[in-house]
Amino acid sequence: MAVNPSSSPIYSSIITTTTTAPPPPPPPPLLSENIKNEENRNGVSTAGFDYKKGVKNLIEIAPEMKKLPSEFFLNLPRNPLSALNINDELPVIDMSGLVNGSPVECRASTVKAIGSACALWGFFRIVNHGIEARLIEEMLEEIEAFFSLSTEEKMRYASEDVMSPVRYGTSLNSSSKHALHWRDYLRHYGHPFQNSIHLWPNNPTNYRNAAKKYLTEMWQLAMRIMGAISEGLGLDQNYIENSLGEGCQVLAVNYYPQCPEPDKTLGLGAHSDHGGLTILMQNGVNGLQVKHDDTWIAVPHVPGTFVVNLGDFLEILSNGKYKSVEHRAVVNSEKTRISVAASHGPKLSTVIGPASPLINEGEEIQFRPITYGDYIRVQQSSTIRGKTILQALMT
Ligand SMILES: O=C(O)CCC(=O)C(=O)O
Ligand SMILES: [Fe+2]
Repeated sequence: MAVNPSSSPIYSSIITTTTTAPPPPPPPPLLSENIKNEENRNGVSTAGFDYKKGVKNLIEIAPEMKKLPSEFFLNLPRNPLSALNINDELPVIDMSGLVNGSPVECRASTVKAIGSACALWGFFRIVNHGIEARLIEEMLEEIEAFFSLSTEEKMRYASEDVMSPVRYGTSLNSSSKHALHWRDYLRHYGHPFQNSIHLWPNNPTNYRNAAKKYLTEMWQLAMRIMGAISEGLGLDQNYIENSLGEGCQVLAVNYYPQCPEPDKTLGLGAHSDHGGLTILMQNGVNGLQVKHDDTWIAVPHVPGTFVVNLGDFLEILSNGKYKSVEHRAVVNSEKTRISVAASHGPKLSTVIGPASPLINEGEEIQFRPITYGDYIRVQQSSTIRGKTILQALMT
């Protein structure tokens, strides 16, 4: 990588931590500030209600709720449900072209298709990915069982520390003041498993086993795609994988219950992901939207496929040749939606920057160096959405 860690600046007011500094003390709990001692728009008393316990908890406590509490109102630039349907245009990549033993021309055309999807879209759908349907079902069953646990049990995993190896929470990944989002989540690290698996939920009892199998497959799939992206960029096939060191996989399980007024809020606001590649699985309920040519586009779920999107690490590594893609999740009033996002990036202590072989003579390096861990910490602590954090790194 074309970076010099010793010159890594503490840049802009956004970046407030360094690798050597201890993580900042956890900010005071915030969502509990929303405890209201009054009736909300539903005429339902929210006295003593703690939004921090999650949206699922809210609808269990107030099943008669017909209106969205105003804490969840988001000032949306446009109606999230007005987005176009893109199914016919979104690139579909047949992953069988990347398996060992696949004919050379087949691999070459897959590499080309992935390169063009990365350059034009920043996201694509994958088919023939080799992940068994039963494993996906098992993962979803364990996730449903986890979110069906009592609030007290789930709150055992609550943490204000955005770098906590395991975290149950709600809304955005932040304890700063912000309008609430209609989402509960479970986040934890994956590969390399020995660092965190002992901390993952052990209730339901099969969760760790299912999540480990699932995340192992996701890591291998991500490395296969990264190999093709490396090649497409003119790098050695193993270039990106090698740059990850032991790597860092982060699992974000998003749980979006039915929402009384889905047009007034979002499950997850517009953002780009911090890692290189995110592989997204869903429970068959639509909700993902992606920003393409400045337009929000609905990306419906197609059974048996995953959606893959580029994250900030790959935008940085490619020196801006590929862009991480902004996306968000809308909610609905009919069904609970679950999405399972596995992101794949380098070891937290890795200083990230553009790949040196990609910098031609005289070409400007577009991003300042930062460790991946610091990048995640800043990004996850922020309630500023979109690509603001990546933009703050631009030279
Ligand atoms: O729920 C979705 O479709 C998107 C989830 C997502 O973007 C994330 O977890 O980073
Ligand atoms: Fe995301």
